[in-house]
Amino acid sequence: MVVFSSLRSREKEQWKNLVKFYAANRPYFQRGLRVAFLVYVLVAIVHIATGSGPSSRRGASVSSRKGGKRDGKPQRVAVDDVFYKRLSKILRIVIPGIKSKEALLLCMHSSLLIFRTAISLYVAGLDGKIVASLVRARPLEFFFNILRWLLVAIPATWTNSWLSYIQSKLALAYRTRLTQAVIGQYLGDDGAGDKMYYKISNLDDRIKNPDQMITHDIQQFSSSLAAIYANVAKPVLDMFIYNYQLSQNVGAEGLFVLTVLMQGSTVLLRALSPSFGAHTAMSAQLVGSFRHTHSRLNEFAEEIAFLEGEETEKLLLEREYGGIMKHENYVLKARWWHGCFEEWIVKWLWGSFGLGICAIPTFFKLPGVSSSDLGIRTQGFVTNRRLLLSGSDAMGRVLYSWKDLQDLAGYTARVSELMDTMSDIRTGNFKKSLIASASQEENVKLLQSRGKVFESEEIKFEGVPIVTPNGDVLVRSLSFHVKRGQHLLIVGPNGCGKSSLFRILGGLWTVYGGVVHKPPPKDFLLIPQRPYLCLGTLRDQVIYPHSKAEMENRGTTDGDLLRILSLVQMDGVVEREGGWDAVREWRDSLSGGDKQKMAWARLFYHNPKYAILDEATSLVPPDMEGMMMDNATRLGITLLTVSHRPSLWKYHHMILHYDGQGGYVFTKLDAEKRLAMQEEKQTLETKLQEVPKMKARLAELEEAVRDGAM
Ligand SMILES: Nc1ncnc2c1ncn2[C@@H]1O[C@H](COP(=O)(O)OP(=O)(O)OP(=O)(O)O)[C@@H](O)[C@H]1O
Repeated sequence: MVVFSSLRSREKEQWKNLVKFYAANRPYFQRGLRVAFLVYVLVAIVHIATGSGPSSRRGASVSSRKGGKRDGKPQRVAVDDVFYKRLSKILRIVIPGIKSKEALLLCMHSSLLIFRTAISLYVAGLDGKIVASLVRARPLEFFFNILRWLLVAIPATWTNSWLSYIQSKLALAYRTRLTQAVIGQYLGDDGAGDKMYYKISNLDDRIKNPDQMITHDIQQFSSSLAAIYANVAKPVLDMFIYNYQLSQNVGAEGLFVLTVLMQGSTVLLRALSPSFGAHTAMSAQLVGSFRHTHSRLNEFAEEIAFLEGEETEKLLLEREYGGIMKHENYVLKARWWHGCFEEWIVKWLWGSFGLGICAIPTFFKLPGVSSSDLGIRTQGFVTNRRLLLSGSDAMGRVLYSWKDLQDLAGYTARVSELMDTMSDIRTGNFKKSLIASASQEENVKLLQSRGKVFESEEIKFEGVPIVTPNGDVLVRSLSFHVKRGQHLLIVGPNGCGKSSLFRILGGLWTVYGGVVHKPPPKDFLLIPQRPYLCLGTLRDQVIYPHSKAEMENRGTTDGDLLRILSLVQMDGVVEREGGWDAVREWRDSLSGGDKQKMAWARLFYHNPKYAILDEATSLVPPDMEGMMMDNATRLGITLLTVSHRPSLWKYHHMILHYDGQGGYVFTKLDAEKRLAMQEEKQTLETKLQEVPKMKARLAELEEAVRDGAM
C-alpha cells in the first residue's frame, strides 16, 4: 500500500514537472503548433491540387451508360491529374497572358476577396467591443461602436456587389474566349481543320451533339470556373487568417485539436462522397441527347406529320426524358443524404466543439495570459466565436468546394472532349465504328494508305477507291477523266457511291489511294435534291454564301438578281414575299420545286466552273429542266449530274455507270442511242410486268374450257 502511494505521488510529481515545463516553454510549443498548422494547410492544398484526394481515386466514367467513348475506353471524370492537365490546357485559352483582360479581372477579384476578409476580421473585433460596452453599461462607447458598425457596412456592401459583378464578368470573358476558339476550329477554314462541322458529325462517332457542347457546356464550364476561384481561393485564405487569429486568442492547442477533428471528418466525408463530376458530365450528355431528338422532330416535322409518326417520336422523346429523370433523381438522392451528413458534421459537430474552444480563456487560466474582467471576457468570447464561425464556415466551404471542383471536372471533361476530338480530326485521325468487311486483310491495308490530291483545271481520277467513313469499299479503283465543257452523267443503283464521288471532289471524304486531280472547292457548286436555304433575306438565298456587300463589290445589282430569277421563272417571288429584304424561314415558305429553282438561280449568280447536280431537277417540270440545263451550258458551266431521268441524258457527253457491285463503265455517251435503248428497256419492263397477269388469265381460261368440256 505504501509502495503504491509512493508510486502515485512520484507520478503526480512527474506530471507537475511536465506541466511546469510546458508552461515555461509554451510560446515555443505555440509557435511549433502554428507552423504545423501552416504545413498541414499547405499539404492539404497540394493534395487537392495534385488530385490525390480520396475521392479522386473513385472517379467514375461518363460513358458507362451512354456514348462518350474515346479509343473504345470509357472516359473517366474525376478530380485527378487528367483533370488538371485538361484544365491547364483550357486555362491557356481563357487566360492568354498576364496582361489580358481576364488576368486583370482575376487580379481585381483576388484583391477584393482579401479586402473582404480584412473587413470580416474588423467586424469580428467590433462585435466583441459592442457586446463588452453593453455588459459594462457604457452608453457612449456603445453608441460609437454602433456608428463604426454602420460605417464599415459601406465598404462591406460595396465589396460584395463588386465581387459578384466581377465574377460574372469573368465568366462571360472565359465563355467568349472559349466559344471563339471552338467556333474558330469548328467553322474555320485553316487547312486540316477545314469543314470540321461536317467531319465531326459524319466521319467520327465520338461527339454526338456538338451544338449542345458549344452552346450549353461551354457556358456552364465558364460559370463554374469563375466561381471555383472564389469558392476555393477565398475559403483557403479565410481559413488561414481566421484560424491564425483564433489561435492568438485562445491558444494554438485548441486549434490543433479542432484541426485533427476536421481532418478526420473531411476524410470520412470525401470517402463517402458520390462522384459528382461524373454525374455532372452525364447530365450534360443526357440533356444534349434530349435536345438533339427535339431538333430532329422540328426539322422533319412535315415528314413525320404525313407518316403520322407522333407516337413513335413521343416514345423516343419520353425515353430520352426518362433517362434524364432517372439520372437526376439518382443524383438528387445522392446529394440529399450527402448534404445531411455534411451539414451535421460541418455546422453542428464542429460548431459545438468550437464553442468549447472559445470558452477556454474563460474557464482556464492560460499560462502567460493575465486575468481579466467580465467585459474583457465577454468581448473575447464574442470575437472568438465570430472568428470560429467564420473559420469553420471557410473550412466548410473548402469541403463544399470539393463538390464544385468535381462539377468543374465534369464540364472540363465535356469541353476538352470536344477540343481533343477536333484536334484528332485535324490530324486526320477519325474514330468511327467500321463495318465487318473493313477488317478483311486487303481492306485493312487500303484503309491505312492515303492517295494524292493535286489541284488542276480538269477532273481526273487515277485508281482512286471510294470508301465510306465506316470502311465500306464501294469501288476499289476508279479512273476517269473529265475536261472542261464535257458534261458527265453518273448513273447506277441506290447506294452505289454516286454522291460519294462528289464528297471526294469536295474534299469531305478521305482519299485512300490513287491520284485525284481536281479544281479547288470554290470552283464547284452543289445543287442537291433538297437544296439548302439559309437564314436571312430573299436576296441571301440567291447569293449565298456571299453577303450583300460582296454582291455589290462584284457589280451585281438587285435588277441583275431579278433577271436571274426570271430565268427560272421565279421573279414573281420578289413581289409576293415583299421585296429582296424580306426575311422568312425560307425552308418552309418555298415549295420543293421552288427550292430547286432557287438553287439553280444561285448557280447562275455564282457561275462556277463546275456544277454538281444531284437529282437537282427531280421536282421541276421537264420544260423548265431543259431551259435550266441549256442556260448552264451557255454560261460555260461543266455539269456533273446524277439523275435517273432519261430526258437529261442528251445534255451530257460522258457517262460513268456504276454496276452496284463495285464495278463501273466510263465511256462516251451517245445520247440518241442511249435514249432509244432506255425507252426500249422501259417498254420491255412494262410488258414483263404484264406477264404474270397474262399467265393467270391463261390458267383461268384453260380451267373454264376444261370444265365446259366435262
Ligand atoms: N457519312 C457517312 N458515313 C457512313 N456511310 C455513309 C455516309 N454517307 C454515305 N454513306 C454510305 O455510302 C454509301 C453510298 O452513298 P451515296 O450517297 O454515295 O449513294 P448514292 O449512289 O448517291 O445513292 P442514291 O442514289 O440512293 O442517292 C451508302 O451505303 C451510304 O450509306
